[in-house]
Amino acid sequence: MGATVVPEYYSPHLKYRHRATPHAPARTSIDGMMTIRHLTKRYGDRTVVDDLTFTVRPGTVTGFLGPNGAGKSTTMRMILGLDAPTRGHATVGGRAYADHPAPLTEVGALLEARSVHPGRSAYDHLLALALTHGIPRGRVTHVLELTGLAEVAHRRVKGFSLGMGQRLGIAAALLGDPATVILDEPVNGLDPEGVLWVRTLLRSLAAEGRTVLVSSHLMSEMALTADHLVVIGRGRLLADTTVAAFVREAGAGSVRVVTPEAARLAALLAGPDTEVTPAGAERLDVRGTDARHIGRTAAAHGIPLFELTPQTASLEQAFMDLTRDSVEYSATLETTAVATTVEGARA
Ligand SMILES: Nc1ncnc2c1ncn2[C@@H]1O[C@H](COP(=O)(O)OP(=O)(O)OP(=O)(O)O)[C@@H](O)[C@H]1O
Repeated sequence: MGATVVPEYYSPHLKYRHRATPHAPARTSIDGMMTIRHLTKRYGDRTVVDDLTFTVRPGTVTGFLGPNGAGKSTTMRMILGLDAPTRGHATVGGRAYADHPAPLTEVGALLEARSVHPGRSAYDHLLALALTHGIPRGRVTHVLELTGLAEVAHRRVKGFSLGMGQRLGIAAALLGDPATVILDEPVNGLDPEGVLWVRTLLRSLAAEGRTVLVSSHLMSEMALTADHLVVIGRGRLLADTTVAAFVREAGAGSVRVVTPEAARLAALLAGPDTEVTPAGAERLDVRGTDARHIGRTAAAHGIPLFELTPQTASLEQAFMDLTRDSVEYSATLETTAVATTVEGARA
């Protein structure tokens, strides 16, 4: 007795693909698939979104990553019909956002700019939105509870902290019970508890079969939250890959071994599933097996080990390496070498 039942979606490693939970709400008419094709935006002679093509699938959280100024917000604004593309198009469920008869009930969005009347309460703000979009009043109470704002629902929004404002923005995005959710930097201004809450919420939305696109400039946070990653830099697609592939390519899962008998150990370990890369006279980087197996193999053959270290990759470092040429104002950083090739990456 007393065991805590943790919903499945608490695990960032579980993958949900096109699968609804038993508690999934009745979905709206569209499937929420988001299709971005050759999307391009120019301001004068500056191209800030450059021929972007990618797909965001239902039942997954897709992290939309890029350094400051990469074009994430502009892309999201074009998906939502707030900015007109210079070229290309974006559709949700096969239609442009503006062509949906009741967009708020099909696509919910949190954008960076807060557009809440400061003198209104959270409840009144959400109620006004609900009434103008034909959404039942009951949803207002529901989303206030869901976002932890029920107790402050009747306070004026102007007294809200940044974190409470973010929660209110997320409440508004979820008001219409949309199949697709687009959130621009939702963890901005949130404390660690709030960050965890957003992470759990996004996982649960995806587990319910919704399409979730969430922008961030924090790779490590996205690695815990997302299934899929779309990385852009200077408006261009740099990677369209799974989190698992990104983590793998970043070097996680390899083991560093230091031994005076590197060549002999390498020959013993190498196999169809195990890749052994010499890195100096006494050092090997081994992939495809674990430290336990390497240690046992070495012991069985009397090979001394000076070091046996599973590598936990620095995801932020891999992300910075990937986007280095795209950073608007880059500082000179002393960096350590990590693998940066990302499946699906483009030059
Ligand atoms: N209305 C505009 N007119 C001119 N340039 C613009 C306009 N809106 C955005 N930009 C420029 O487009 C580029 C992309 O901006 P955007 O806000 O989309 O990037 P972002 O990836 O969301 O960045 P951040 O993480 O800093 O929010 C930036 O260099 C920005 O200055």
